[in-house]
Amino acid sequence: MNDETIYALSSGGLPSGVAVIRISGPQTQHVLDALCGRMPEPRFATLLPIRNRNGEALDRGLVLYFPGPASFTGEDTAELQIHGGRATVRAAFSALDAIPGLRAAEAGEFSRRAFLNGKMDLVAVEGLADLVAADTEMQRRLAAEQASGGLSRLYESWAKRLTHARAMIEAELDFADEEDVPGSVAETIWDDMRLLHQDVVNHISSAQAGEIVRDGLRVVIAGPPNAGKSSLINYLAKRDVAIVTDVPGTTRDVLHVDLDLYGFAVRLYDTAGLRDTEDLVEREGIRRTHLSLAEAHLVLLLRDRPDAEIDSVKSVYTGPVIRVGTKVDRQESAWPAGTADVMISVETGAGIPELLARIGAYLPDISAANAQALPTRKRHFDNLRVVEDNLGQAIDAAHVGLDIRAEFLRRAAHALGRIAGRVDVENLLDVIFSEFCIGK
Ligand SMILES: Nc1nc2c(ncn2[C@@H]2O[C@H](COP(=O)(O)OP(=O)(O)OP(=O)(O)O)[C@@H](O)[C@H]2O)c(=O)[nH]1
Ligand SMILES: [K+]
Ligand SMILES: [Mg+2]
Repeated sequence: MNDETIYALSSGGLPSGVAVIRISGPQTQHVLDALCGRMPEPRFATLLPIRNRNGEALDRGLVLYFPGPASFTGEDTAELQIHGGRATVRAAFSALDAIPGLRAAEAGEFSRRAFLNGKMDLVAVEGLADLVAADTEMQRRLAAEQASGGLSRLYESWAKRLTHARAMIEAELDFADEEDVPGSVAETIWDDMRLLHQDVVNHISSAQAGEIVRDGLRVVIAGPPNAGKSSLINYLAKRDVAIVTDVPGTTRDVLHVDLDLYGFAVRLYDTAGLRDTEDLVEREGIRRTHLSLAEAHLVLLLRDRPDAEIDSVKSVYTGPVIRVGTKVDRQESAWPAGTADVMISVETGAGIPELLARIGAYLPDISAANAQALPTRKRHFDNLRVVEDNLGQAIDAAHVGLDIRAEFLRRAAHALGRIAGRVDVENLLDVIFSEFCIGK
């Protein structure tokens, strides 16, 4: 348990209708006594005056008290819901500062205490960070599932199966010399370990879907100069994010906008037009285009005439491509069959709904049951690969001693424990909790 009591503004920017100040730590009762003159009934909102240290009321507000361990952090916590004026909040802060043993919280410190007090494992903590940051409906759904422990429960059930298997092996190793122990108790576990291995493999294969939901589908607009790339990003962003001129080679920096498409985050990149050029700045732009292409999930390959050169994209990018014919308002004749997947115009809006629907086809299908719990971070993915690898080795190593197979299972369990934050994650904690805002 922490002996410092912390406080922070947990609601958003000021001014606001209501500001929520959260307090957590052993001094919480004392703080409420000092500020409000009495303790509210636990978990009931009570309208009370908030006083400074001279006893002057600085505001009235709803006060809530959550005695630990049945609180978010597991410690005694309180919430003051006061008026969200800057001066009011400042006055409340100085009243809190005046109480010895109290200090302002650091980013993520409430969640960190919740983790350290066993209220949430690390996966749930990450889900909570994602939930606070969620912009789209699908980000919200995935994060809510993770924050409420969906993914944690899955990993816990796997950990249990591993523990059981290891216990059976230990028993066999310990009692191997005793004549009346039946031959291979441990043999019975390998069927389940094979099933578990398959579960892990399936789960890993959904990692890209999880990553796309959380971080967005990366869609790069590429093509020759003047194809209309910047015009398209402006049209879809509904604002002038990129410079558009009729000069070929206008765009040099890669810039991006975030779109919400069917509830999914899509990050759309505008890039420098691809061509051979002596211009130093434009060449740097093209180098950056290549870097974005290497990271793309999907490329929109734009051109304003069917015979324009687009092969240079294929030399750096081999993923899915939607071929887009542009400026259809200006085209005098139809393009030869098979030269474009969709024809658009940003002047008339023609073809845009079809283009969006085609992009939508590359969004993950998380309507299915597997949407329950997807790995969302590289950290999960990396550890899952270790689980999978060691589990596979344990299963395959039938020809070696049981003690060696047990060691592979121990390593698999260890990697699983790292995901939940149960084993050696000290160095990770600062990274994870710094993602939070103050007050969470
Ligand atoms: N009529 C018509 N003109 C368009 C359309 N889209 C783009 N243009 C024009 O085409 C020219 C080039 O457009 P940009 O969006 O700058 O093309 P870009 O591909 O970004 O060009 P670079 O950045 O130089 O590679 C501009 O004059 C645009 O106004 C369209 O749908 N219809
Ligand atoms: K241009
Ligand atoms: Mg451009």
